[in-house]
Amino acid sequence: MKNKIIASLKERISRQNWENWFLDFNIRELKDNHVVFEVGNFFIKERLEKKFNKIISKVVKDILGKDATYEITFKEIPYETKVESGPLIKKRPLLITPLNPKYTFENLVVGEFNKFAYNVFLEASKNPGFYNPIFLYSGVGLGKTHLAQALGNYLLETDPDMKVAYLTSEEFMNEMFSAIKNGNIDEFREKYRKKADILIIDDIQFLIGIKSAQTELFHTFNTIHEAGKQIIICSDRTPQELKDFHSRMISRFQMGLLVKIEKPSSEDLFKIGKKISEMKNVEIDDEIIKYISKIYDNPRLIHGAILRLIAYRNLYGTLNLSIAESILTNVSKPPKSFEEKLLEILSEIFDCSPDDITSSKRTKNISYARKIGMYFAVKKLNLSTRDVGTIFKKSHSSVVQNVKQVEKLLKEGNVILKNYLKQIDKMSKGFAQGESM
Ligand SMILES: Nc1ncnc2c1ncn2[C@@H]1O[C@H](COP(=O)(O)OP(=O)(O)OP(=O)(O)O)[C@@H](O)[C@H]1O
Repeated sequence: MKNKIIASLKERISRQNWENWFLDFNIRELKDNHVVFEVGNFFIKERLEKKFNKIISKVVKDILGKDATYEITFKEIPYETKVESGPLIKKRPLLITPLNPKYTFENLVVGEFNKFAYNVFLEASKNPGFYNPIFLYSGVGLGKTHLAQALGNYLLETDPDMKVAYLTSEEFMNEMFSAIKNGNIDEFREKYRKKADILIIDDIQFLIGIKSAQTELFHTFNTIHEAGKQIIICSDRTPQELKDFHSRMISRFQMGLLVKIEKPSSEDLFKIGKKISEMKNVEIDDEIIKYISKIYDNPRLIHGAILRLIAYRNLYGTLNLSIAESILTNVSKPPKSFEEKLLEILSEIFDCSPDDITSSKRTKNISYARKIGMYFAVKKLNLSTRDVGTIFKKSHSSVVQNVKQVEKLLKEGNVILKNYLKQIDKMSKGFAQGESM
């Protein structure tokens, strides 16, 4: 009977799906008219339940009768709690830590709004693990990533052998899923549980609703915490507001120090605007920065506004307060951001949507649009590869790689590519001469 159920499932599921999801799928128990399937891990169990419930249920009922039911269990992998050090680990490459070198304590404006957070992180930089975990939360764009990476940069500067693991919870999840798919979950676990000296997880709220990644993170958290190593969690809400997280996870977050960044005043925002332009090595008149700090109440928006102004000045060689005003505000129409415009131009030329370009789709025209757009933003608009990564929602290294590829093609004399770049240049000027840029 067991074989019949498996064979019937195999018949109804495409080969590709079978290979992706059903390779270690088997029947652990078949009692009366209830089947207990077993799979390799929690992630696969969740996927099967979501994606294949109808088919599995139908097969079970067809073979065992209409009242038949099923459940899927997974093999629990024993979690190690001992943190090893020693030759085996030393032989492996160090963790890659894609920290933004500009995110330092020196580049952080400190005011009433973030003084407490700043002092806690400064203390953590001298005495990692003293407050553990540190749960840093605030509204969007108020400097959590900057502060958390400043700690990472400081630790690396004082001890270059330090293994700082900084990643967003989304990156953690994606890496975990691909490790599961490629059969190297043990390596993934070793990387984060054993090799990291400090673990910084940004944007934890992304894991809401993703139980399998929460579970993995929970065990990672425990191992690192038990070893007395520093853990930093950044979030756009308090632990209690992380609805749907396992309660055991929420209580782990609460057992450390909760740190909040408040809203900066407009004087703070002015200083932040100055600091951001300093970090980008550009000079922008104080009156323009003052104007920006009046219309935006958040450093992330100030950062975006400065980016737009720099792009404008790089294209047209000029910038003053009235241009800045017309670029950043428009009475009749809400201004489109520079990023939106660039994506719009690309989508028009390459016949796709702006969302396609920032998605992970790899269709030929979309990849081409992305690649050329990145090159244009870096080379023609002089935006940093990190900022371009933000616009295209791609990692810094993927921007660098794409820009290199386009460079190579241009060197080889690719005329089509040259024409596309000309076209983007032309259209972006057209946009800029319109109501806003
Ligand atoms: N106090 C500050 N001093 C200098 N720059 C700041 C400060 N706060 C924020 N910024 C700058 O503002 C931008 C947004 O900050 P950051 O990305 O750290 O915010 P966040 O709170 O992590 O945002 P999110 O909630 O989207 O994750 C960055 O360019 C950062 O350098």
